[in-house]
Amino acid sequence: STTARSTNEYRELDAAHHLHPFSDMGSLNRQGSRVIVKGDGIYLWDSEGNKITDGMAGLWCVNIGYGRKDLAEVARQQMEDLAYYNTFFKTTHPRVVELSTLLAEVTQPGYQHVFYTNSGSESVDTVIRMVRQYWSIKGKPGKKTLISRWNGYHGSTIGGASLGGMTYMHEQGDLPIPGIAHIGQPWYLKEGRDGESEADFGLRAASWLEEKILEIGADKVAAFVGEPILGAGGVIIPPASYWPEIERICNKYDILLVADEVICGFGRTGDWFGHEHFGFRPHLFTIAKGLSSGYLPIGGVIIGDEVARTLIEGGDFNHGFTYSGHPVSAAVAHANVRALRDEGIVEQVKKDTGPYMQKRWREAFGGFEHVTDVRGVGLIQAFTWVKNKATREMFAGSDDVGTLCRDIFFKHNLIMRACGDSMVSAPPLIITRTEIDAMLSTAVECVEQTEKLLQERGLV
Ligand SMILES: Cc1ncc(COP(=O)(O)O)c(CNc2cccc(C(=O)O)c2)c1O
Repeated sequence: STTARSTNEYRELDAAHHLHPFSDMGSLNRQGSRVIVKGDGIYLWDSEGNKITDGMAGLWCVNIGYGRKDLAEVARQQMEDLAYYNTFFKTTHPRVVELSTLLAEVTQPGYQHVFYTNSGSESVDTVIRMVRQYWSIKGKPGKKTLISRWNGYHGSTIGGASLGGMTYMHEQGDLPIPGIAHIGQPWYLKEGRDGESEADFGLRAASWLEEKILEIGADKVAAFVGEPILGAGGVIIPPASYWPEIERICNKYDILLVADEVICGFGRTGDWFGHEHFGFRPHLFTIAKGLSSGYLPIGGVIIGDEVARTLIEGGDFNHGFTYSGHPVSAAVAHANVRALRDEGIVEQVKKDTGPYMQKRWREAFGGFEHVTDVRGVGLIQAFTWVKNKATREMFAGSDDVGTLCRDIFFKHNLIMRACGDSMVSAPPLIITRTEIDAMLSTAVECVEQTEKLLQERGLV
């Protein structure tokens, strides 16, 4: 490997040559980026030798944890045998066949087919084209519009960013593209009415879909797309009544139900997929992140039998990517998914470490004066900073309390994400009870410091 440079050298060259995603490069270049050099288990090391607890599994993706030499070995071997070949022109290769077969085993019955991409965004774009192709084969080419939620995140391609409900992304690039509509998010803290039960709110939030369908015209609506739990929007967990009602509405108006499982997939909620946790059956769903635990880029769309049959009988589907089903990515994803299953990692999240994390998370943050909506399931959890717990009065966005808190975490070598004023965590699924205890004791210290800072700055 190339000889290591000093941290400052890395920082200078990074500032000179590298534009980071979702970053204000001016300010980043002034403060300098943190150089991450190694990972093992749930830990990262930076170029200064600091050991960091990764409470975010990278970007919600390193489900199996860092440092798996077996995955590296699988990649090396496949690179030597067949570093690349495509699946376009009537060819396939053993790795993509093995992975597709394994995915048919770990998904619920009735999901036998997968289409491959390189990322979650490409999977979402694939869904947009796939559902429109489906309805055109069905003789209803007018069913083109896809509905999703404000504050949902579905990637950063033109399609994914349009389907996502992040208005600050729409403003940059004149989005959304035509044929996309949004409804409110099922977040009780922000949308619930005083005195309204969670169950009633879930049904009311789902009814926004029916209203939107009637406004647009069911004969023009192709699909509804949603994350079982809104991830980058701040870990928004809908009431139990929400998804079954969404499913009922989609079936009533003959609209495809699509789950975006890029974050919730591969054990994050304790079930293999988020739709299993919430008890609904999407017609098709997107995967990425935990599919390979981030070791190599790969994504896909898992297709339910009825949609698959229609597409297969429908002739050419003119869509795909050079690296769709890339042999090395497929080999690593196969080894990763097999390990998640055969090492009982998903099962352990469901039975042991998930319930333990949720119990300890609520104990840790339930008593703070300015922390509310302490929530989570499996190994995805969050809480939200509020000015007043009783009235649910939020801070002004400009107070940027989330960033304040995240920076205190980072100073304590603990990575958690700030999504607005929600602090979110999604550690590798292999985290142990002992590691959960250690992570939470540091986090409590940081939250205490943040509350003190809020007082000192007169924000509370
Ligand atoms: C639900 C969902 N769908 C699609 C994507 C897009 O995947 P790709 O990035 O692989 O194209 C995502 C990705 N989610 C994501 C990506 C980058 C940052 C953050 C964050 O929370 O800061 C979240 C996602 O969370």
